[in-house]
Amino acid sequence: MTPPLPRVRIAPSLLAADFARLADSVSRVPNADWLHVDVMDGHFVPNLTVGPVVVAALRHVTSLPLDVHLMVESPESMVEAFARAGANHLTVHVEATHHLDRLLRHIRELGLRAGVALNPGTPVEALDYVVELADLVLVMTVNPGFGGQHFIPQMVRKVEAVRRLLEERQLSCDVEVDGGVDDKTAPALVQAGATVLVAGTFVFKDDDPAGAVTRLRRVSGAVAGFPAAGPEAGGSGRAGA
Ligand SMILES: O=C(CO)[C@@H](O)[C@H](O)COP(=O)(O)O
Repeated sequence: MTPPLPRVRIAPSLLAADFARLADSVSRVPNADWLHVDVMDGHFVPNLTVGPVVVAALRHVTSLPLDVHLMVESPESMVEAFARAGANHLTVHVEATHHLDRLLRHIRELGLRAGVALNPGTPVEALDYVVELADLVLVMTVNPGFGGQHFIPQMVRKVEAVRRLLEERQLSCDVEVDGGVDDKTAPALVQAGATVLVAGTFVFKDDDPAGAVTRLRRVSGAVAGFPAAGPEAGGSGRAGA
């Protein structure tokens, strides 16, 4: 029997926060489930952001799970540093490594939840031989590199295909969506099978970030078949995160 769908979680993306006041931005979303941290290297994507030092600083100001999305070439060289810094989840792109199987196993061995991400142009078939090694699948709903872009509507179909794959294999993996997620785009994504909504602009460009998280939670909960639950307690590692 297919395991029950997990509740929908909201993960504000700090890319849209005020980088001069990151701790303050974190304190403005106490009702979030996870905090999403975008790591960009200027090679895999045409933008540069933060490294393990910033993740370690965030670790000191929050007990929320830190959901770290590595948009970097050869992420294998960095996973241990991010694990030491206090990341709870590490997501790597199928397009960024020659050794995806080994890398996902290594992330799990480090005691973290392993995520695998797909760029918009990458087919779901790329997951075929690795999905059993993943705790979450991240479907990029914009081309990675920048916040504030327009949601790509065809990605709803991709979320459906990922959900179908997980059901066929009877896997209880999270399906995370990232890019252009707001109260208009979220319902179709949740209906398609997304269980984690990453939202940057919608949350942090609002005068009331916590209110924006609540609105996303409300529209997600309104979609038939999904539990409209409140925020969970913070946690770490694979179990309970
Ligand atoms: O990974 C990325 C961008 O590459 C995202 O996490 C963005 O931060 C999402 O931002 P919005 O589209 O919600 O503004």
